[in-house]
Amino acid sequence: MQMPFMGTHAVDDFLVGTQAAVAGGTTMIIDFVMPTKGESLTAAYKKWRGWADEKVVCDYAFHVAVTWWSEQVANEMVELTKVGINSFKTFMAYKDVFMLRDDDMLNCYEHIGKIGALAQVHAENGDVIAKKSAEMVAKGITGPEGHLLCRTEEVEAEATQRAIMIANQVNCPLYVVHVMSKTSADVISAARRRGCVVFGEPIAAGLGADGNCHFNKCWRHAAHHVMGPPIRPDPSTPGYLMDLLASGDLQTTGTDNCTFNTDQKALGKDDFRAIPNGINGVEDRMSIVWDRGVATGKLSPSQFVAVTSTNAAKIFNIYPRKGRIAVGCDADIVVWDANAQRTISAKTHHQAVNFNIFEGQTVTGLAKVTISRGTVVWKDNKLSTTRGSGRFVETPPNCEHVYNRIRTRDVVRQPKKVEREPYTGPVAVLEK
Ligand SMILES: NC(=O)NCCC(=O)O
Ligand SMILES: [Zn+2]
Repeated sequence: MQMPFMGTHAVDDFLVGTQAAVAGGTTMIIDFVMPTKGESLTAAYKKWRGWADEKVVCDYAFHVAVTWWSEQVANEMVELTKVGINSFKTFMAYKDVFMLRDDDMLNCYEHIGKIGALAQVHAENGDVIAKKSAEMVAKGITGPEGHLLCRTEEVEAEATQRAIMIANQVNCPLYVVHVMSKTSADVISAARRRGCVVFGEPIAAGLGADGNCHFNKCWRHAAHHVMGPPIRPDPSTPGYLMDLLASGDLQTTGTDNCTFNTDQKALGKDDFRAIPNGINGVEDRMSIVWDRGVATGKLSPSQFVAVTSTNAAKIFNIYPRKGRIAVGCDADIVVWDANAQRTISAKTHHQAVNFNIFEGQTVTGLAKVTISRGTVVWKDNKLSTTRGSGRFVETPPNCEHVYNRIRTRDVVRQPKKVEREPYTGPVAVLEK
């Protein structure tokens, strides 16, 4: 929320963004801090805390992005784990801006494994995107369809596979954010079957929106669907991702909520590369997951709770304080009306953005009451929030749920030297 990005700022700030979240039945958000290359991670974290603390109307936590690599960054990551950051997002795209190269990712993930945190990855091949998007523009394809056309599924899947390989090489747990394609989801499933400690998070956009909108004749409509990795045009994608949530191959549902108004999207009116990437989702995620998951018979209501709440609480090490209703846990509770319907529209949503990627969809399942730490913040279609009432929730490192297999592997997977007699025969002389 509020994130400075691609020369502008996301329009949902921490007040409006968290109000929209609770209106949709979300009781806690995890947003990410985005330092620029060369910027102190700690300074960025403090800046984001300053923006969030005075505005949030529900509890929140942060991931911090690692957009450059140095000893200073490594030291700051250690400091950040002490103030409640246990997840660090890395980018394989946004070449020259946020992207890390493989050697930096390797060092970063090795460090993350040592400090007991969780690596997150935005998985797209940034070199391919840079080349292909330039080619696209040279061919005269300057509209939003170019954004999709230079990011085929394999561009996402290759990066997903590479990130998993890099994390596995240094025994670091990995969380793939915004899994948008069937191909990428398959890569994650296959890796989990091989024993890799990897988690996958599809988002509301990938579960409920249509990537064919990139080809819409209306530039505004198309541009408002631009995000990375792109919403896929294959109509079987949403159902497939939902099936993998049901089977446990994918674990959580997020939003990557990062919204820009039309005038901001229009920064790229003549060149899709300048369209700020990002879509809505924070208000509609719960209804989209219920509508596409439970109402279709793909998910049970208990699985809905798991993929929208409990699994994330476990992975980010805040369970059972969050993600569970029991004595001693925070009273973050949603009373869910399984049969109620609503038609999603930018005209009625609580977000600041002037477009909604789910516009016109009538979804089944919505929050009747949302309770944030014991206080009713949403009831019968009315907000009753207090600015700044949300608290920062520390996410501690060394999460048992994530690290139990990792720590055993640290010990049992140490390579062993073969003891043998030295070779005493002739040795060829190197040619000059
Ligand atoms: N996903 C997206 O398009 N915008 C938010 C920033 C990012 O994660 O790329
Ligand atoms: Zn991302």
